[in-house]
Amino acid sequence: MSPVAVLVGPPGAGKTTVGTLLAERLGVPFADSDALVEATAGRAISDIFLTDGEPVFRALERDAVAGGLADHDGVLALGGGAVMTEAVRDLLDGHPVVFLGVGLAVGVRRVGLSTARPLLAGVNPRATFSALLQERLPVYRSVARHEIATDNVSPDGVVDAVLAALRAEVGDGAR
Ligand SMILES: Nc1ncnc2c1ncn2[C@@H]1O[C@H](COP(=O)(O)OP(=O)(O)OP(=O)(O)O)[C@@H](O)[C@H]1O
Ligand SMILES: O=C(O)C1=C[C@@H](O)[C@@H](O)[C@H](O)C1
Ligand SMILES: [Mg+2]
Repeated sequence: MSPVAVLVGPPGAGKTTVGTLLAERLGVPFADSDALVEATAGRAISDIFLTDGEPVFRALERDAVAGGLADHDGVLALGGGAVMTEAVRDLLDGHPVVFLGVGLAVGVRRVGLSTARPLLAGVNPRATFSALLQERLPVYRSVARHEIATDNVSPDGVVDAVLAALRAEVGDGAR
């Protein structure tokens, strides 16, 4: 048992939106490490950040990713910062990881000023998002087999691109 696709990328890349559609198209279940953490902790992520701090959240996230990779047979979306944990990067080795990319302008527009994303809830979300992209882009690329740009592409269009990438991979493996 292991996921047919693991989606990584920054907040607003569409991991949850695209992951849900992709799972529907493939007829498999969808899971999201953010939702797994919230279900296990019985609390919202914003509350965990506020009350316990980011390191506690990252440890819960690592455990959720480990569980998802071991038990989940469908599409698994990771929280935007999960790949910054070394243990998560190690766990991803050998899995079909797809990086959904988004540029600064579109990313900021998509996430808006939602307080549901504690890392972006500061005074200057644009600067925070920019720094986050700069730090994380090489990390997303290092764990992913495929990179799909999502700016100006509909969620269904992104699903098409992910499926094409995964199918090309299967074809490559068969040669
Ligand atoms: N390809 C797309 N085109 C237009 N809007 C999109 C696209 N993908 C996602 N969105 C919109 O952007 C917002 C963020 O999407 P979503 O929650 O799926 O991102 P995420 O990658 O899961 O973010 P997070 O890391 O915070 O969980 C949602 O309002 C969603 O409808
Ligand atoms: O980019 C991040 O570090 C985060 C993204 C969200 O998916 C959540 O996992 C949390 O808000 C942290
Ligand atoms: Mg999400």
